[in-house]
This record gives sequence, structure tokens and C-alpha cells, in this order.
Amino acid sequence: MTETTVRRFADPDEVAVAAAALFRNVVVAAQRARGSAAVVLTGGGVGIATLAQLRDEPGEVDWRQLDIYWGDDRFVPGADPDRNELQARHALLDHVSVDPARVHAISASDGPQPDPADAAAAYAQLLPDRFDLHLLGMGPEGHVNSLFPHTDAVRETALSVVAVTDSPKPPPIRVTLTIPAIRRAHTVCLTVTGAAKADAVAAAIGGADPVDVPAAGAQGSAETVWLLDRSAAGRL
Ligand SMILES: O=C1O[C@H](COP(=O)(O)O)[C@@H](O)[C@H](O)[C@H]1O
Repeated sequence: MTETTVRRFADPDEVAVAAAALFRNVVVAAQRARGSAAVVLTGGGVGIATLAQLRDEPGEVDWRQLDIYWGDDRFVPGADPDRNELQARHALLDHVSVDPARVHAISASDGPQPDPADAAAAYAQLLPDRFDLHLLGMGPEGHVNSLFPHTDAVRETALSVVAVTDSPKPPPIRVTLTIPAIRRAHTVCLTVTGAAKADAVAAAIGGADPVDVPAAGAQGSAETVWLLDRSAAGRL
């Protein structure tokens, strides 16, 4: 059974600092125990700020012994600034000694699979049975990765990666890990800021149906950690 922890911070900067500290703790502990770690990154405002924070304060993370995945990405050309992968590279990955063979990006639309369903199937083949950490942002209606309320993607129970072709938030075509894939993570960490997300935070932590509030289904196999600023925690 997962243990859920909620921590509150003054502002988004403090949330990013806390998320970076959790990343360091989980990764360093896994590397000490098993020699390497596997993490899933997210896009979004705090998600990318967390990576920038890690660039400034990497601590004892051994970047070469780290497998890096993404929870979702936009199915646009690889050089498009909307790509979560590109934003992560600019914020962190271009500045630390990651092993390029262990950086597992979701294919872009100008990559080897022109069809997003094929890109999703190919990505599913790359995923391990277990991640140490899955970082997540959350949208105001409770979406995580590209799992939006009342969609086939959030209802998926068998596949670990699916294509989304009608995302209500642009760009419309995306590839996303599903709730079963998120639950392969030992630790799931959701970073959420802003009053516009306070209702969805309260609903998710209160046990809403994930079809209504996808973040409610985002639980780690051992722990789920919510890092909130004061505004996002306003309805708890
Ligand atoms: O569309 C997306 O949005 C979520 C949340 O982003 P935020 O800027 O509101 O925090 C993000 O986690 C996801 O990766 C992204 O594709």
C-alpha cells in the first residue's frame, strides 16, 4: 500500500528546490543500493524548474549511472520548443555527464515512427518493470502526463504507453505513459503550484475517481509525495 505525504511550501521556487532534493535522495539511495537508478521526468513549469535546480545543485548524483525516461512528450518535431525532452536537455541534461545511451526520449514526429501509435508502442518496449522515481506536474483539471479527464488514455489498464491525438491542451498529438506505467515507480512525486489547481489537488488527494481527476491515480508502489505551494494547498 502506498504511503501518501503532503508537504507545503511558500512558493513555486521552494517546491522546485524540494523536488530536486527528493530526486537527489531517491537517486543516490538507489545508486548506493543497486549501482544505478531509473527516473521518469515530466514537463511543465515546476518540472523544468526542478531540473534547473538539479543543474545548480547536483549533490552526489552519479549521472552516468542513471536511466532517464519521460512521462509524456508532445509529438512534434524534435527541435520544437514544446518538446519536454528539449526543455529537459536545455535545463539539465546538456550540462551533466549523462550517458547518451541511457537517455530514453519519446520519439518526435520527425523520428523513426511517423505514427504516434507506433512511437508509443516502441517506447513501451524500452520501459523497465520498475522506476525509482516518477516526477509529475498536474494541470488545473487534474491531468498528469498527457492523461486528461474522461479520455481513453486515462482509462487504459493494459498498455503502458499510448498515443493521444486530441489533447485538450495544445499541442493535440502526444505520447504518454499510462496510470499502470506510473504505478511502476517506487516513488511518485507530484509538484503543483497555483490557486487554479487547488480544487483538483484536493479532489485527487481526497480519493477522486482517476477518470475524473487523473492525478488521483498517480500513486507510487511505495510512496506518493505531493509538493505544493501555499496556493495549490489552499483547498486541503
Ligand atoms: O501538458 C503538460 O502539462 C503538465 C502540467 O504542466 P504545468 O506547466 O501546468 O505544471 C505537465 O506535467 C506535462 O508533462 C505536460 O505535457
